[in-house]
Amino acid sequence: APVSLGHSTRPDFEILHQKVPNGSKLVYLDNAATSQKPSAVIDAVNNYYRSYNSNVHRGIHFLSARATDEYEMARKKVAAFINASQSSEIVFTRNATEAINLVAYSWGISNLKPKDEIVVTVAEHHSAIVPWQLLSEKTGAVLKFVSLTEDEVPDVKMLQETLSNKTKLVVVHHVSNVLASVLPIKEIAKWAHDTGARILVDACQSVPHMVVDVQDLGVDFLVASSHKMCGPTGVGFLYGKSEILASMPPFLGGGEMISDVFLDHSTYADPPSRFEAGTPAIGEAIGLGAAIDYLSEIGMQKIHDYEVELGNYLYENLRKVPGVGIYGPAPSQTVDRAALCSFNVEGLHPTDLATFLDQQHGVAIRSGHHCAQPLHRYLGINASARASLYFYNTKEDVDDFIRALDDTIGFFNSFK
Ligand SMILES: Cc1ncc(COP(=O)(O)O)c(CNc2co[nH]c2=O)c1O
Repeated sequence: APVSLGHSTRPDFEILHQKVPNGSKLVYLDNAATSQKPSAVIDAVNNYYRSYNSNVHRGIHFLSARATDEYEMARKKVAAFINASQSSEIVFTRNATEAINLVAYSWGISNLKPKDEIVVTVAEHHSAIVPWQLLSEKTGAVLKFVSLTEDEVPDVKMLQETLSNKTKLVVVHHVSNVLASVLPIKEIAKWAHDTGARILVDACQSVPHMVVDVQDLGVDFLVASSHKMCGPTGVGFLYGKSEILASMPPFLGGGEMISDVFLDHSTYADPPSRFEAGTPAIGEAIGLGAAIDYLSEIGMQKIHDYEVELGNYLYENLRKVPGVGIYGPAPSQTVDRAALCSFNVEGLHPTDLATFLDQQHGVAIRSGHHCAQPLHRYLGINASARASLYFYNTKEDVDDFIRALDDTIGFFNSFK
């Protein structure tokens, strides 16, 4: 049988080959929270600190020139990875959350006025809701929420009907970190533009898992995080159309983002520097560049195809476990369901479930609200368990998870 992508890539992830305290082998199924890092990424970060660590952009010596070249090369790699038209459309941030806040506090404050509408879905991550609540308090703009359909996916028809000449911004996820649903971004972007609105896409759960082409999608802003795509924590990025970024005032003030500083005013650098105040996460950005090299070597279409198949294998096996209810659309109800399942087991709290899976079986899943409390309330639940896969997972991982889940349910039922 052909070697699966999961098996062929696992040797690159030393962390996956360990046993947990009770002696079980680790089964890592929490990739929607953060991915693991291949040796090539770890080596790239180590090599930076070991061989050419230096501050970037204004140093006039060999190390600084090398560090600057590698940092800017990382930016070019991100731009090419999402098919941005130029690397200056990529702003490095700490993470996706900061990238969304950058748009809120720069574009938002200078473009939104009372009664303007920001259209958001109930399924958004807190980082795509709270910044706009804070901005609403400052500008008087109002949030309009789009509900789910009976298939537990965002109601795209309702979204289209919610748009009006009062809509100034649409903020939506590409892939839900809870429902595993995939939104038709290209269509939504066209509808937004037809009403004169801008669109920001939270691509945290899509950029690591599929081909994302910002020019084809037609988005104005798109955000993602390095740590979900085999890169280090501490760095993420905002993509913004160059003409929009050029119109935006700075987000944070300090070094790097200026052109000239006087006592009574300053002039600012062009994007992306305008939005990168202070010393950036140089080593981490270089690590993100190495992650993009690694993912590109495998191929995002190959990763996506493998994950759709493995995700459906997870869904179909999990669905058969007595008492399990999975949230979001079934594979038959959606195109390319993401490789994650949020679920609950009747009579069992997800945290008890996740704790037993971890301590008895070495299976790492997540439990809680996954930074989507409005979505959980909408679904009528406080919390859920979530198993989320990446390309280095295998069918054996899924089989181990299902066996452990059966045992866990049996254990708790024995007390009833
Ligand atoms: C859809 C989505 N948007 C935004 C974020 C925020 O990313 P950050 O700025 O890098 O933190 C996450 C992280 N999601 C999760 C983090 O932990 N469990 C999760 O599901 C996410 O899944």
